Amino acid sequence: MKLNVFDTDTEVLAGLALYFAECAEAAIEARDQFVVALSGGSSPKRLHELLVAEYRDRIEWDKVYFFLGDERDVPITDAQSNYLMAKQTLFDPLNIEPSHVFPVQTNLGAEEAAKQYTASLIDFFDGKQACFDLIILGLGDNSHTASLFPHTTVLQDETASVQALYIDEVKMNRITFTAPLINNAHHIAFLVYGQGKAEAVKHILEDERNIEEYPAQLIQSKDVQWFLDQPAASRLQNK
Ligand SMILES: O=C(O)[C@H](O)[C@@H](O)[C@H](O)[C@H](O)COP(=O)(O)O
Repeated sequence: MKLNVFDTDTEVLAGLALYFAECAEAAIEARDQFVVALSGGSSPKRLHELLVAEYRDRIEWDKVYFFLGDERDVPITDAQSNYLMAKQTLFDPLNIEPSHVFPVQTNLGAEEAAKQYTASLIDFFDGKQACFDLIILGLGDNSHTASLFPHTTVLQDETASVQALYIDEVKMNRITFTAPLINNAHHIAFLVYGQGKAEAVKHILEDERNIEEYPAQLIQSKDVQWFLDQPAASRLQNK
């Protein structure tokens, strides 16, 4: 695990955009493709906008394939849709080929959508376990990541798959990658900025292991990078 702490959120976003480009270049060099799972929520919007503004000509976007690490059980035209946010801020501005984008088919209903997404991963990775080149994650102030919320059954799921579950905290169904699926990635990058996340960051990085309370502690892999601004890192003893 590597901490990248920057003075400001603008610098965090620039740091992660560069890391995204480096991961993309390495994957394309090695496998002629870059397979990334994007995070939902609001933080990634500015990252997407920066990639469009600064990396349009540096990354071979026609070799990039996009999945979503989690999705809300809403139509893909709904303002809460993670896919819609990525479409508006990244896919459309970069004219990404629709066949390179894999939205969660929430029109099928949450359970069926999760099954279908799991099947599309198996198909995309030729029957082998899904191994993303990069998975970008956010962190909720309650220490959730993707849609791995505190005290939910999906936290105990040891399958590398996509699951659907009702999340009482947000009063909606969510479709989410499980921790084992996330942890199988080559690279994982948390994008966390703002004072409001400081407590959660400390819980995840420095408190005793308690995955029911702090689900993002489940994310352990060969390369987990945290991109933080000073406010989000302000409760850490070791940074
Ligand atoms: O669907 C979602 O909401 C996300 O995947 C979720 O895990 C998000 O990353 C965190 O809740 C942080 O959200 P913000 O970036 O909006 O703070």
